[in-house]
Amino acid sequence: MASTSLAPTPSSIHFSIHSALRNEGGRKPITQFPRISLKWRRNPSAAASLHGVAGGRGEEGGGDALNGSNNGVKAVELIGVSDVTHAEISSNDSQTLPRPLSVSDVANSVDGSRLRVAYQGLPGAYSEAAAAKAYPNCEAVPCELFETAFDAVERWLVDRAVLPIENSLGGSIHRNYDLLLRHKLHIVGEVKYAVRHCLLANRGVKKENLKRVLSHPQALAQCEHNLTKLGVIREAVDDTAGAAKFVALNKLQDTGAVASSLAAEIYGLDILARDIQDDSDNVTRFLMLAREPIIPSTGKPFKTSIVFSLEEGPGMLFKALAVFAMRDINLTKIESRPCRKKPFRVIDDICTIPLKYFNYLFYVDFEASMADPNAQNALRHLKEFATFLRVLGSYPMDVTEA
Ligand SMILES: O=C(O)C(=O)C[C@]1(C(=O)O)C=C[C@@H](O)C=C1
Repeated sequence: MASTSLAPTPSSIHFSIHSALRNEGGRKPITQFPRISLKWRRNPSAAASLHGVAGGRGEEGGGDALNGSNNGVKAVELIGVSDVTHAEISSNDSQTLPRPLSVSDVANSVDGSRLRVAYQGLPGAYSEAAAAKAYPNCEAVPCELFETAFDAVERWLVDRAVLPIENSLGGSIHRNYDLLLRHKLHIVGEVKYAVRHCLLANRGVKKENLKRVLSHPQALAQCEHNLTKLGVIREAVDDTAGAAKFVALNKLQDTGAVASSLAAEIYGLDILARDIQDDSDNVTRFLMLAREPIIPSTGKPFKTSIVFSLEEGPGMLFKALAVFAMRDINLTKIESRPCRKKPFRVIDDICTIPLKYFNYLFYVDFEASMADPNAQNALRHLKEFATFLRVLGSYPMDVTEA
């Protein structure tokens, strides 16, 4: 039996992962603002020079992605330089002064290079890989929570967020549905990522030694059958890579992690088994989020995501979905969530006691662009009887192989 120090309790896991990170001095996920904005600079000396100017950085951040090869560091270092007269500028200074944007800067930013993209989890998480797939050459910025990633975009600390919304085996990531509504970001794209889980453990540990396995709840759900066969206790943590790191840092001998092969490499764990998800075809769909919507077009396959609520009554949802069916618009997803702001509606009936109905929000994805008059008419029609309607984004469909 492992001693207590080798087998921390689940409640200590979250704290331990992050305090361990702090001690280690590695790339730390975003936790709170503005402290975090200084931590993900690639150039350590430039990062050090930024201490104390994080607030200003937040306001300046929007232009940074386009402002040279240092991922925005230059722009902040130069706060106050405008007071210097021309006579004081030496030839050395001219190398540090901001240079005008070139055509290639702007062109590169379009394909995603140098964008800072927030994801939830630690390096080695699937979300990091999805961010890289969505925005090749981006700087992926780890965040502790989904909410932190939303905040980071809203406060201009990063340019985009890439967050999971549903998985082919585990289903919807409800938290992100709720956050989409609570925040004002726009869906600007989607990316599908094939998730291949591995069973990881410290060197020398065998499958038979494992008494418990840590991972993200979605990952545990995706490996349900295989973990049951293994006969281990499952414990949920914030992300798969965090689970791997925790097992490694605590040198656990009776605990494994379900995570990616990249996480094994990063945290120095052995791979005891590959492809332990219950179906080899295990795909997670991620949303790409930005402060501004993209201008929808009709030239390529587009998807639109909306959220609405309806009056209580027979056939209301049928009526809502019919606005799409009658225009031959294909629905790809429907999800209902509790309406947290107003969870109930009370209907007074003179014959009986008042009835308390649950209030729902319906999230629907359909295959059409908002530039298409057919889709515009469908939403105009829906608005006639919906009590609330918001377009979350109209964006190109990911038609690539996951
Ligand atoms: O923990 C991770 O590695 C994540 O990226 C999170 C997450 C999720 O939230 O669904 C992403 C993809 C997989 O479906 C499993 C976990």
